[in-house]
This record gives sequence, C-alpha cells and structure tokens, in this order.
Amino acid sequence: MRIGIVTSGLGIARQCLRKNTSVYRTCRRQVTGSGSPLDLNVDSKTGIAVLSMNKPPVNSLNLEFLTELNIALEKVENDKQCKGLIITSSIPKIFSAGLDITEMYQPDIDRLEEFWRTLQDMWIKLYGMNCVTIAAINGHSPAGGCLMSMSCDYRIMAPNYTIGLNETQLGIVAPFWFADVMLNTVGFRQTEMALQLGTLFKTEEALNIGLIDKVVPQEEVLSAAQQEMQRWFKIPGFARQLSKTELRRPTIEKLLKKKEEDIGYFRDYITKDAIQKSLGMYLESLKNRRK
Ligand SMILES: CCCCC/C=C\C/C=C\CCC/C=C/C(=O)SCCNC(=O)CCNC(=O)[C@H](O)C(C)(C)COP(=O)(O)OP(=O)(O)OC[C@H]1O[C@@H](n2cnc3c(N)ncnc32)[C@H](O)[C@@H]1OP(=O)(O)O
Repeated sequence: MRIGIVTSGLGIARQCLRKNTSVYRTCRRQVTGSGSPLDLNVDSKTGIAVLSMNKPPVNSLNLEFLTELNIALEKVENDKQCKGLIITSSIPKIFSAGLDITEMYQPDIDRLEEFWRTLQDMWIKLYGMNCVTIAAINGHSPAGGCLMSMSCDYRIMAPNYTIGLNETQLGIVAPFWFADVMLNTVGFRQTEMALQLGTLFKTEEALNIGLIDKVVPQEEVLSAAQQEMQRWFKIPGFARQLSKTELRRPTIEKLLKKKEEDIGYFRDYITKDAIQKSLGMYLESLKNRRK
C-alpha cells in the first residue's frame, strides 16, 4: 500500500513557477516553504541550486524527509535554469546521520516498504542527475549520509568529521547498491575492507582513499563548492552529461531491474528477530552516549 504524504514545499514551488515572477527570473529564489526540512534556493544568475537539509536534530532520512528530497531533486532537474546542485546541511556539525533508524525498528510493514521504495527513488534520481552535483559536507556523514555524498559528482568536506558506510557496526548490511556506489568511488579493496569493518573515515582519511575530493575549512565549504562548480560549467554540458550517464547507467539499471525484489529482501531482512535486536541495542547506545 502506498502512503500519501503532504509535502509543504511543492505547493509553494508550483506557485512560484506559475507566477513566473521577476524574482524567479533574475535572482535567488527560495523554492521550499517555511517549515520545510529542506531549503532549496536557486540562483538564476549562476544557475546553481543550493539544497540545504534542515531536519533537527541530525537530518536523519525518514519517509517524509526522503519524499521532500525526491520532490526537490525533481524540481531542480526540471528547472532549465539549474545547471548545478549543491547539497549541504543547515544543522551544525551534521551533514546527515543517514537513514532514520526508527523507521527500521519495530516497523509497520507497509510503511517500511514505502520507506525503502522512497529511498531507492531518491538514490536513483540523485545518482542519475543530469546537472552537476556537489556535496558540501559540513558535518558527520555516516551510512545514508555517505550514500548521498558519494552519489554526487564531487565532494568537499570540512575537517574533523567522519564519513563512511558503517552499517555493520549496527549489525546490518549495506545493500548492494550502496556497496556499488562505494565500489565506483574508491575501488574494490577499499570497499571490501570498509564495508566489512563498517569504517567511519575521518575527513583526512576519506581524502586519502578518494572517498572525498577536497578538504576546506568549515566556513569555506559552501563557497568552495560554488567555486568548484565553475570548473564543471566550463565543460560542454551535453558531453559531460553523457559521460556521466554512460558510467553510472549500469549501476542504476542494476537496481531498477530488481527494485521490488530489493524491497522484499530489505523487509524480510530487517524484520528478523536478530536484526531487530541489533537495531534496538544501537538505538539505545545512541541515547546513552550523552549520559
Ligand atoms: C543477505 C541478505 C542481505 C539483504 C540486505 C538487504 C537490505 C539491507 C538492510 C538494511 C540496510 C540499512 C542501511 C542503513 C543505512 C543507514 O543509514 S543506518 C543509520 C546509520 N547512522 C548512524 O549510525 C549514525 C548514528 N548517529 C550518530 O552517530 C550521531 O547521532 C551523530 C550523527 C554523529 C550526531 O551526534 P550528536 O550530535 O552527538 O547527536 P546525538 O547522537 O546526541 O543524536 C541526537 C538524537 O538523534 C538521534 N539519532 C542519531 N542518529 C540517528 C539515526 N540515524 N536515526 C534515528 N535517530 C538518530 C539520537 O538517538 C539522539 O536522539 P535523542 O535526542 O537521544 O532522542
């Protein structure tokens, strides 16, 4: 069963497009509504959209947030003025804590399936975006946060944070498409070690293995991303896009062919008693960390 989601951002985005105001044509415009966990600003002069995640406390990816992300990505992709997208966070010290673990712990099955389908859709969109995508990683970026970062074309990160696919530390397994993206990013050897060990790399370590591309001070992450975008904009768009599509298509098609099967695997796996127990313990350990 599909779950209907009320999305505050989209209505405002549609109104904005319909009105075709001078704000729309000439300068920065905020596309998402107030109260939305996402701030999407499009600068029509530069052609750069900045999508900032703002879902306290840790930008965890639950069903509603993933739905909003999907809408925002679609909006950017359909906007002819957008040539590039920067994804960042408005939450201090956290890019995204990854999937919301409470979606997977003691779940309602219909919602669990919808959650996974929405995550699949978000990833397929992001990994296959035609426009240039840059992750401005201004905080910790474990698991699903790492997946989002890796799915961009370029990654700029601030020092003293961590990034990686740490699923095994939760007693769970990263799905094949998470692993594929890491494989495409850092190669087989680094991936097989990192996935088994559930490694969270410090910023400098991530740079050394090619998981990220650049390190800049915290306050420069966004401006460095804007600057980097110009390098990509100099390349003829069609040639760049086609090169990306050719390289990424097989990975995307692999999931597209098995989407429903993957949802079934996920549901059956996550609802196992042993996995539920691991997730429960991990959630507890997160809550006890500050005590
Ligand atoms: C053979 C068959 C195989 C089949 C396989 C098929 C499918 C595969 C199955 C499953 C795949 C699942 C893939 C999962 C991907 C994920 O993304 S899992 C999430 C992993 N994320 C983490 O481990 C991060 C955990 N969080 C942290 O480490 C820290 O919170 C932090 C992000 C570093 C931030 O630290 P800090 O600023 O100190 O904040 P707190 O720790 O105090 O957290 C604040 C509150 O937020 C809660 N929280 C944190 N992270 C999450 C999260 N991911 N989900 C839900 N909630 C989270 C935390 O508990 C605090 O809550 P309270 O304030 O205490 O209530």
